[in-house]
Amino acid sequence: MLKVGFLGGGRMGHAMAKGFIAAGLTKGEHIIASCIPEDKISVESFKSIGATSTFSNPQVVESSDVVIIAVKPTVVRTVLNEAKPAIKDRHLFISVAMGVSLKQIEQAVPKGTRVIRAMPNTPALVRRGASVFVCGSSANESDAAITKKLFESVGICEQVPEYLLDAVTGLSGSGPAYIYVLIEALADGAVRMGLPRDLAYKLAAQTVVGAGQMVLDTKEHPGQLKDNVTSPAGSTAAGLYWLEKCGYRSAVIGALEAATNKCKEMGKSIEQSS
Ligand SMILES: NC(=O)C1=CN([C@@H]2O[C@H](COP(=O)(O)OP(=O)(O)OC[C@H]3O[C@@H](n4cnc5c(N)ncnc54)[C@H](O)[C@@H]3O)[C@@H](O)[C@H]2O)C=CC1
Ligand SMILES: O=C(O)[C@@H]1CCC=N1
Repeated sequence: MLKVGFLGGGRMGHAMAKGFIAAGLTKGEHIIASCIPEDKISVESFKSIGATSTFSNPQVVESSDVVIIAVKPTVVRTVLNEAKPAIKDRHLFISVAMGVSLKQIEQAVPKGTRVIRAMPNTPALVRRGASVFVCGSSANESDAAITKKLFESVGICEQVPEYLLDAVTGLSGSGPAYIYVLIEALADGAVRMGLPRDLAYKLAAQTVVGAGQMVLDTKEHPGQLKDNVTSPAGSTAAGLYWLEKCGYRSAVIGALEAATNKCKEMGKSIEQSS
């Protein structure tokens, strides 16, 4: 069974760990995650899946074959400095840190270390994640295959060139948050129109799941699927008119730009501080 270590056992680390276990790729007893001592939530979340927590980053590396870097971008270098003495040839490193480039990670680990940069999202927890990855200069085909297997076990996974990573972060990395806000807003609207809140959340969430599944399964253009719902002079047309009037599309497009730019800024600020 795969021994997986998480440098940073927070929300993203826990989502992946739980998904990998649910997919049968590993077991809790083969997973270890580090966190800071005051972070009781991370300790409890890994305990709940039968995994080990530690405050020692070298211990994570020593206990694992695949090491996933899942700390916040600004602490990646500190954590890798601590872990460095424990890194051996057998290790494959996968970084999910937003905005941190392969070059920046490769500079922080021993020369020749196999590194992959990935961008997953938290629905990995329920095996409905969307991930992409890019191989570093020393990563080989078998490393790419392991990474694909890991991320496909918790959703869909695509290999992409590195220049796309920031935009992917803005789309699928951050995207669940945009959708949660949409679900909340849909439910708020429905409650305003008289629906009980529990029913409103359930219907809103299933509507998002169903619409997404329609795009994936039918392969029809989203515009066509939208047209199929929109009867002449009907309720959907009235709702869509209001959304367009309020700048629905431009709000979403602008959010993608803001999130992508934030990733680029993060990469630059890490570069400048090194
Ligand atoms: N949350 C999300 O939806 C996604 C997050 N990511 C990336 O995953 C990374 C982690 O994000 P989250 O899980 O959301 O953050 P988080 O704050 O939930 O988790 C961070 C973890 O790092 C630990 N940590 C902090 N300093 C440490 C140190 N010096 N040594 C060892 N552990 C330390 C914390 O105790 C915590 O367990 C980030 O780089 C983020 O860009 C990527 C995709 C999606
Ligand atoms: O907001 C963040 O920084 C991370 C990256 C993608 C999702 N969460």
